[in-house]
Amino acid sequence: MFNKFKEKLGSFKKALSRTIDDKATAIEPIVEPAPEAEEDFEEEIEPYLEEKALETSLDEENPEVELVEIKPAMASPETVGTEDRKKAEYRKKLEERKKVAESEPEEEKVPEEKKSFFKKVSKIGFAQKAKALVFNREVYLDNKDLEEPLWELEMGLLESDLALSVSEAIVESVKKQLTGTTKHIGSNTGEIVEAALKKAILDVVSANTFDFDEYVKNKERPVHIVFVGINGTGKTTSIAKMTHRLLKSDYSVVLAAGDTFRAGAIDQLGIHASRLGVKMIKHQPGADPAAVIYDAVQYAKSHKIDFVLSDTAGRMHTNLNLMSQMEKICRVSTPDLIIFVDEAVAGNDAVERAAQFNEAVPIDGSILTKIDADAKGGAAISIAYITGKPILFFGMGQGYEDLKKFDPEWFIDQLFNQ
Ligand SMILES: Nc1nc2c(ncn2[C@@H]2O[C@H](COP(=O)(O)OP(=O)(O)OP(=O)(O)O)[C@@H](O)[C@H]2O)c(=O)[nH]1
Repeated sequence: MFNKFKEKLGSFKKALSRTIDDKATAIEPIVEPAPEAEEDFEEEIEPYLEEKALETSLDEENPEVELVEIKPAMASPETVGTEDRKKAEYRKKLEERKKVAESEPEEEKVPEEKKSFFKKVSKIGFAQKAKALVFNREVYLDNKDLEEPLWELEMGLLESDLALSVSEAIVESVKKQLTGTTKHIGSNTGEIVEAALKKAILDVVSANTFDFDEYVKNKERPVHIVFVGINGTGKTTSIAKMTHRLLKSDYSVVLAAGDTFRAGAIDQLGIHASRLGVKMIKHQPGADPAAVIYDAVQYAKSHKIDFVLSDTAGRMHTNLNLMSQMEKICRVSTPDLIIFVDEAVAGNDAVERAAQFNEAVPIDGSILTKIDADAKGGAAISIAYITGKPILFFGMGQGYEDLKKFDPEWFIDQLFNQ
């Protein structure tokens, strides 16, 4: 699921992380002691500890000698020159001191207890600092830094079939989040890039959220839902899945075989009805779908059925006759919800169709089917933003259980988990 889209997001994350790593500078930290780091640095700092002990004794005797701090490799470039100069001065003084020390009697050298005291203090300070510098960095990014990676991101989004305006909105949001302020970053640079991407996509997909269960709970009975869309995208299967879901919540359901146009459509819905154990209202093939649906609603009223789910014939949004027939069905049967069904694998085409169906009826929300087979994610991200109507459910397979109520957070997790 969404594999190609994940690849695109991954390469943007990598590219921008490189830019950030190049520009990041270490900041002076305050950290907890890190005992495990001490071990790692023990060997490395041994010569330095000897020097530090000697330096301190030198310093005690010559208070005007500046104490020099040796910083790990990640020190910022501006401080490196000064540091080197300081180190050179220090070493010169140290050499002089060593010469003096060698010529002095044994008992005047630095006592062992003093050495070991300084050894301990120096070791903790160095280890802490090295660890903390790796985890404490900050970065300031300007528009120029993001120009190239953001251009690549936009190309990646378009290749993943996101609508242009949606791609632009995501890119703009990432840019806004990452530029113009100093960001604190830890060792994992990818985290700030991922957080910005997640927020940008989350804002787009949760633009029009709608809780189906809450909505239907308090609606007057029967709740009437009409399913519309083009051929073969999964309308009938989605009706069967929703019936199963409603039955599980102890609601009663009647189906209306409103696709009187395609040979076999009535039988197909009939098979689901008998498998699920619900009544289906049907007329002859070729009959007026509005009349079938009307009958189903009357049946539900007289039998106190909670839900009427009405199938309709698949129609191309470009077929004006069939589109006006659909308008009539929806006008006459006054549904509570008109749900547009399309397959996620159709990408941008599904989004365009949704927009056109929305203009004709208008729709209340969408079900995107075949998410299980969708590598790109473009339709799933764009459809709510473009139509201004929420995604209600995802079809995730061919079984009755494979209907997932749309949850923006869950969706974002699917895009970013490996
Ligand atoms: N993988 C997968 N297949 C699905 C999903 N939903 C539906 N299908 C399959 O898509 C095909 C078409 O589904 P239908 O429910 O017949 O589509 P329809 O929109 O009713 O088709 P028409 O009646 O021709 O308008 C069937 O083979 C379904 O099993 C889904 O979420 N995932």
